[in-house]
Amino acid sequence: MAYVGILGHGTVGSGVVEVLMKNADSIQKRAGERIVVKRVLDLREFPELSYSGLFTKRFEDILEDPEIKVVAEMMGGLKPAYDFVSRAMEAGKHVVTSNKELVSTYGPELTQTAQRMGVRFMFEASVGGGIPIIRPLSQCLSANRVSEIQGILNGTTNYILTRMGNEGLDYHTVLADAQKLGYAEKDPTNDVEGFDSTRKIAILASIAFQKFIDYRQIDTEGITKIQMEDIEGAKAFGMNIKLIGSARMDESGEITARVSPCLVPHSYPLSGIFDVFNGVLVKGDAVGDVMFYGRGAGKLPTASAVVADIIDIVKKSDFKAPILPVETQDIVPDTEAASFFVRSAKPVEEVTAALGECDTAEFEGWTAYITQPMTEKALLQKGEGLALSMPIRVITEE
Ligand SMILES: NC(=O)C1=CN([C@@H]2O[C@H](COP(=O)(O)OP(=O)(O)OC[C@H]3O[C@@H](n4cnc5c(N)ncnc54)[C@H](OP(=O)(O)O)[C@@H]3O)[C@@H](O)[C@H]2O)C=CC1
Ligand SMILES: N[C@@H](CC=O)C(=O)O
Repeated sequence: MAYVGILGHGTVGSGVVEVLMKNADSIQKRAGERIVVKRVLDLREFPELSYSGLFTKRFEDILEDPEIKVVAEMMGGLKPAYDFVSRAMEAGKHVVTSNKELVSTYGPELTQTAQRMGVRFMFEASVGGGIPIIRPLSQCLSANRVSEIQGILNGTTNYILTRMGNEGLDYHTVLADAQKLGYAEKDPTNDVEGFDSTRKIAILASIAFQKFIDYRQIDTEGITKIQMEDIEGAKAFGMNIKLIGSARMDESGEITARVSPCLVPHSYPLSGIFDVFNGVLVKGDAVGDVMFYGRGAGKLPTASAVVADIIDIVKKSDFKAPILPVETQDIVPDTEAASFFVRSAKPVEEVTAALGECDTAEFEGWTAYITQPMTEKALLQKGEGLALSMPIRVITEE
């Protein structure tokens, strides 16, 4: 028997218990041992559950249990998750987590603690929900020099943009649905303002570029300023609006990264990703472009990734846990020119006289524009006095 301690019985934690119990036989075949949930830590009680007797409010009941060899953390946040995870590894227990805040903040230190203690620190579920991405990036693509990663990395915002676009629903209604479905973070500000995507692109970039990227350095813009007119305007140009996280390493080793809403053409690989689905596009020098796609949030998809990490640990496969490098690298500002989408109610002649040649789509009382490539700073200078809407970057196919 391999005993597991669960920290946090919310959306993901309850999904992990459900998958471990429901698929116990097939999991046993894969892991070579029966995996049994021994204790569940949560602030609440769940008397209605068949396993209500496993609940505890004392972390020490898990920490001090010598039979529990694997701890799965799904509480979220840094406090007390960082303390519990560190102490579990110091006590010789393996740790699996879905907590991207923890991984993006303390990942290198926790990786080192794991290496020092001869245990594993695994975090497949911290990016892309149920999509296998950490493992493929660390292992299967390790022969490549990765030049760029682009992704739709947040299920909540992709769900919101999809339903706003398809059903014309307002932002607040759809956000409330995303919360009911268990997609959103406890504080959805992290989703809608882009910070959740920022943490995820920082984790992916750190693995791909083997330099730790501090997510706090990444320029981040979420979806809260997106208006229905932006979505309609994008459609008129044959494009969708997506919240894209990207990180790039140039030939000289300089790294740029950003999270922002972007217009993507229908033919672009990330364009056809809707609803709670996420997609990650990795560009490697040997493999070319590789796409990863699947459900980016939700109870069972995320539990799928957590349980896979637990199985890997229990079967003691030769698989090496992903390494978050200790050496950090500052990112440099991204000054590359891009085309931008803007709206204005001013006469078209006035706008194009200031911004230069643009593609235009006229609506009643306003016009949508896609500019020629320029920096955002140049656009804002040229557009002074035109009452432009928030500029949205346009991704063009390379
Ligand atoms: N939801 C999703 O789709 C995904 C979530 N994640 C990540 O997984 C983690 C968990 O997310 P999710 O399940 O949605 O979050 P929830 O808020 O649904 O679950 C967290 C659970 O942990 C409990 N908890 C919090 N603090 C403590 C504590 N100090 N001691 C004991 N129990 C505690 C909470 O109790 P209470 O409710 O009483 O506070 C709650 O039951 C987060 O890091 C999230 O970012 C990753 C991928 C997808
Ligand atoms: N809130 C997150 C959950 C998964 O990481 C999201 O919506 O993607």
